[in-house]
Amino acid sequence: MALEQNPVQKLILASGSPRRLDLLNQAGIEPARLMPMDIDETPKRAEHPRSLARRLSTEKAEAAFAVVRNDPVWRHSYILSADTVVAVGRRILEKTEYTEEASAALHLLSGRGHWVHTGICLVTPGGQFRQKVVQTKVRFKRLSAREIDHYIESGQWRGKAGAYAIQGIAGAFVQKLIGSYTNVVGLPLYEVTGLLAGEGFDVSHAWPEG
Ligand SMILES: Cc1cn([C@H]2C[C@H](O)[C@@H](COP(=O)(O)OP(=O)(O)OP(=O)(O)O)O2)c(=O)[nH]c1=O
Repeated sequence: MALEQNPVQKLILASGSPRRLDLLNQAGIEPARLMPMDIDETPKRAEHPRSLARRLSTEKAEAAFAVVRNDPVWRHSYILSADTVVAVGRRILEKTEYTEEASAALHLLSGRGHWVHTGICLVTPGGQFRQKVVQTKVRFKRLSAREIDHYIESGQWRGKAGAYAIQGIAGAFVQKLIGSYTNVVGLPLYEVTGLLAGEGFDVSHAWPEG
């Protein structure tokens, strides 16, 4: 078994998201290596948001696995990846760098519920892929045009699915949340630690003090 050949468990986080690293650290897990994977994140025609989150998280893990699979130091590592998709019904609100798109997304989210789907993919030391999609329902209060303008000025929406970050100012927009909060930020910790533990990764020693 891979773990017997390589008793030191190593986790590769196949992500460039500082939020995902923070969340893992919050659970006491230090990845041994960060591998941001640059994949095409364009949704397919009529692709369901949940399917998109599953597909993209898997593609990120596959891309990282392809890099390390023949590397004697890293080939038996665990690899974790994730992808967060925000959707109103079937309409996907993609990450944007443009203020007009961000403003349109916030107008759409205002006063209604939406879903946040985060796909997580874990590659085991034996090269098996384990996947899960976690869904959280979030409802925003009605946002005034002024609130949206202020939020756009803050820049906190840049590079975030749905054009908002719940861990910042937008936390105050949330009237109701059903499900996992960390899932919205980008990595559902209950499910991630459960998946890791289920595949033999020792998370028991990981809990930080405080
Ligand atoms: C909804 C929401 C998303 N986000 C972030 C999490 C993700 O970083 C980002 C969604 O984009 P992703 O494509 O899931 O991730 P990424 O490109 O930032 O990072 P990587 O693919 O390298 O792992 O939006 C928040 O930080 N807060 C939120 O409230």
